[in-house]
Amino acid sequence: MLQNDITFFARFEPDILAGRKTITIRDAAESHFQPGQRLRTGRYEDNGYFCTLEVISTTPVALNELNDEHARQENMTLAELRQVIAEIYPGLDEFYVIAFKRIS
Ligand SMILES: CC(=O)Nc1ccn([C@H]2C[C@H](O)[C@@H](CO)O2)c(=O)n1
Repeated sequence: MLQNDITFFARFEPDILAGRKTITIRDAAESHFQPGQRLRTGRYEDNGYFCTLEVISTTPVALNELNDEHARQENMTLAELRQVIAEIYPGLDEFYVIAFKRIS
């Protein structure tokens, strides 16, 4: 079976498929994605493939630089986004914004 290149928690799948979520904010371990790269994208929970994303950009961002535009692109409020990041990456301050578009 083909491996996925990136995974998302299953609860975000509908927003990605609908184009409501166009970025993800990840730590250094997932900072290697390059513009133009096509990513097989799956669910974290079962690794099931659900779409292919094309990377638009990968940009460093500090936790205290997150703003309403990031939240809009995540289809969340800024408070929700900060809460999600605190739960996934407790204590971390340096992140990467991976902007993407769904191509299939
Ligand atoms: C394994 C792992 O870290 N998986 C992740 C990490 C982040 N996300 C989503 C959650 C938010 O929408 C942004 C912010 O990090 O990215 C995810 O779905 N799965």
